[in-house]
Amino acid sequence: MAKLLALRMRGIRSIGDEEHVIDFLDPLTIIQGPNGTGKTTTIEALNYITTGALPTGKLATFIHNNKLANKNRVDALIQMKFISCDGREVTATKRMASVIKGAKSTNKSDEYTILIKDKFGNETSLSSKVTDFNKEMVNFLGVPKAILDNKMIKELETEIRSIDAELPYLKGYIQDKINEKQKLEHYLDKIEENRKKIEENNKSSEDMQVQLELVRNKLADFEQVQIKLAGLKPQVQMYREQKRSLNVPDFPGTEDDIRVEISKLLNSQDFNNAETERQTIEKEVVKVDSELLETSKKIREHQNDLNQASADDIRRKDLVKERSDLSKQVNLKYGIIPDADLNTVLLKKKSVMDVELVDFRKSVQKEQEEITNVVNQAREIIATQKSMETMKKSELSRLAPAIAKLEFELSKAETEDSAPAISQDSVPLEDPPVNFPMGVRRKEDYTNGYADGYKSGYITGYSRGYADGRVLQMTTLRKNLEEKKAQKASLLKEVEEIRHTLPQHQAELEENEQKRAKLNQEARSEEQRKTIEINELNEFIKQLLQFDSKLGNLKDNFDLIDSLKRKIEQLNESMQTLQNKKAMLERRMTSISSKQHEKRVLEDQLKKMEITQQLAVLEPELAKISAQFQSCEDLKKKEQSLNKQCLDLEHAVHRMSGEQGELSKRVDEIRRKLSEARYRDAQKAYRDKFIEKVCRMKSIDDLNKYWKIVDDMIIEFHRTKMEQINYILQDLWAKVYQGNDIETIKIKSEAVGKDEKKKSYDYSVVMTIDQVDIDMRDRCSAGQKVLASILIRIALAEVFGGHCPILALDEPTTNLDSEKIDNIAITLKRLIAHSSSSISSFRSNGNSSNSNQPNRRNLQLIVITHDQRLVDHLYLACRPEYTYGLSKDETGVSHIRIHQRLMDSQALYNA
Ligand SMILES: Nc1ncnc2c1ncn2[C@@H]1O[C@H](COP(=O)(O)OP(=O)(O)OP(=O)(O)O)[C@@H](O)[C@H]1O
Repeated sequence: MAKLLALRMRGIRSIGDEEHVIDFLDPLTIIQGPNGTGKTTTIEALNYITTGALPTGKLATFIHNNKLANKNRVDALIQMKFISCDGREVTATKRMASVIKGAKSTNKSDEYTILIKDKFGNETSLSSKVTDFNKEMVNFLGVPKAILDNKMIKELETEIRSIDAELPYLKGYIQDKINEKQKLEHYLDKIEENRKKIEENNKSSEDMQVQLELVRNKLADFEQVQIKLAGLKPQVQMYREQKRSLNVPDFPGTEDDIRVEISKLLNSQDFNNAETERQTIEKEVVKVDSELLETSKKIREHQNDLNQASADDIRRKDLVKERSDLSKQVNLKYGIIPDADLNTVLLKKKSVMDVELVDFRKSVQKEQEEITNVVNQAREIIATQKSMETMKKSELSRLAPAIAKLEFELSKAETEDSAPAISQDSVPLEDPPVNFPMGVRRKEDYTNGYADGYKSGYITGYSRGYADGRVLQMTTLRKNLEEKKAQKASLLKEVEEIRHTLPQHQAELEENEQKRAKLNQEARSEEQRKTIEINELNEFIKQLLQFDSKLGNLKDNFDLIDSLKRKIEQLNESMQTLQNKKAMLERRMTSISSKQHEKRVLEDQLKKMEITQQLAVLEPELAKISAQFQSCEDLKKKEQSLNKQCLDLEHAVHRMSGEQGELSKRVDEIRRKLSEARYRDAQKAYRDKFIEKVCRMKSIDDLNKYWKIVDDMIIEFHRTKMEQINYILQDLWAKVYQGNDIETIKIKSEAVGKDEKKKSYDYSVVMTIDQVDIDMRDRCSAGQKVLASILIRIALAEVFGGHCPILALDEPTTNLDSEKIDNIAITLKRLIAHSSSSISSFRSNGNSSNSNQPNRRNLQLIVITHDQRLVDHLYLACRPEYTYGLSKDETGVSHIRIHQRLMDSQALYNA
């Protein structure tokens, strides 16, 4: 059984440098103290060292405040010594520190340690660096671990998931490997196939080369045939065309007959005479033709000249008409008599107009200058008057305050009748007193009047002098005022005059400016008009001169036209004569040409006969050679085809060789890929993983079965424990609660959530009234609530304490009335008294055969309270060797003292 021995604390909450050491008593330790002295701190320290749970606010607020300690570093310590559930002495130590550096504060925990001493005094230590401190503490205290989670199954499921994620990859590798192998086989087949094809192609290529050689040899023999054919073909063609062009019937005789006929004809007299005449006529015709040509050429030339002359004449007439129209227009415009020399008249008129324009400009300039002078003078006058007015006004504005000031001084002087009191000592002789009236302060007044009186050094003298001075001063002021007023009147008059005359001058100025503007406008438009007229006249003169120059170039050519027309007529007549002559000669030629025709026909027939004979020889030869040439053509075609086939085979071989290279590369690549570990070992890896997965799944099945059993056991365990708790609760309530309203209380549990693997329960505390269970929440008093919670804690500790029968109660009597405090005290007393025996013995109707009864235990109780009544009860009941008393000093630091007597602890509250 675990048992607490001591707790040592420093630097926690209100505990400062002075260590709090609590040596726990068995069975009861009482820690007593008023509010805020550190009672809960003790419970929190116990909780932290045993479970690692920190109160809200974390480490920062748990460690004693640096400001309160007035230190930049506060070191905190919690150390608990206890007997572990297996009987060893264990000392657990946790050290923390709060450090302030500048404005920054840091809190840190040092390494936690556990020192274990076995019954032989051998010591071993554990550090939080190598072990889970909290887990170890729970083990040492023997508190059973409440929850068996399904972490293992989860881990297995996670592993299966990761295997499941891996398997497709491995499968992929296997599939890849199969595919790659298939590809490899395919490429190897292809390489073999190509190799065979290349061999076949090479063989075919060699055969074809042999055939090609044969064909080429034959073609070399045919070259002569080709040359012959090339010569014969055009010759035969030529003969055929000649024969076709000889459009004469075949001669009905032999070649010699035709020759005899021709010779007969050539030797006849008629043929010779006709021939001579024909030659003469031919010469005549040539001559006439040349004359005709010459004449027609001349006609064309004359006709061209005539056309040009006619066009010039038309142009000249048009110009004459245009000039005459222009002259009429000009005559009409300027009133010139029709027969006058227009150019001369216009030039004269132009020079007159030029002079007029110059004169006009001069006169306008003069007028402008005159009126500009008038305007400028008017402006000067106005400017002078305006500046005069401004000057006068400023003089007037200066006069106004001077007059006002004089008027003020005068009225002031008139109202002052006696001299101001003055002591001789206080007034300097040289200067007039500053507080004297204005007039007297002037230098001349001072010397002339007032100074005489004053200088006498007597007050009477001063008064007389002052009176004289005042008279003089007032006279001077009046005179000055009159002068200023007269000056003002004169200035006002002058300003008025200026105001009167200024508008007249301005009106005159405006009138003259308008006149000047009008004059400028008129002069501009007049000058424009004159300029336009002169320009117009210039234009006329220019046009007339242009007409004259054009007409000067186009002379009257009537005679030329007439003579050309006559020449053309004569030449036409000569043409006609020549054509008649030529017609006559042609008619004569026709009459003598029959003999010639006869001779020509005979000659053509002879020629046709000769050509026919030639063709009779050549055409069969051509046919023969052509036939030979045809077979040569076939050979050429064959050569071409063989050449092409050879080339195709060569290309195919090249292409396949290239393909072979590419295929070899792919084969190498696939072999390299297949030699990679992931492909090489893919099947094995897949098999291993698959086996792993199956094993894991089997494990999950087993674990699920195990889980089910454990879960059922937990449910059973839970049910049993709840029954035990409720049994104890019922018993405790009956003993402690004195009222007769609530019969008993119990904890009700209900399973929530549908997840079988995450079973959880909702708990509620119910009270039984008239055999009916009612939820206690919000239906009971604060006292009933506190009582119920203490009893529940006792029951829970009783049932779940396991090998750790230690119960610490913090303020168990809060909100309880004195009667209930007494009852709680009695209950705790009984609990302690019977802790060494079976708990059933302190139940009123204990039934030792009940399966719900918990086991025997040695309860160690720690009661932390401020309640003196409870302390009194417990002290008297258990008579502990000592109690602990907590107090707090004026600096807010807690202190702990041991009290041997009850009175000492009572003194805590009187201090
Ligand atoms: N980090 C800290 N540093 C210094 N003092 C602190 C710190 N945290 C809390 N305290 C003070 O410690 C005192 C003890 O608090 P604790 O809760 O332990 O008192 P208590 O005796 O349980 O009071 P009560 O009976 O009122 O519950 C309080 O006065 C509180 O102000």
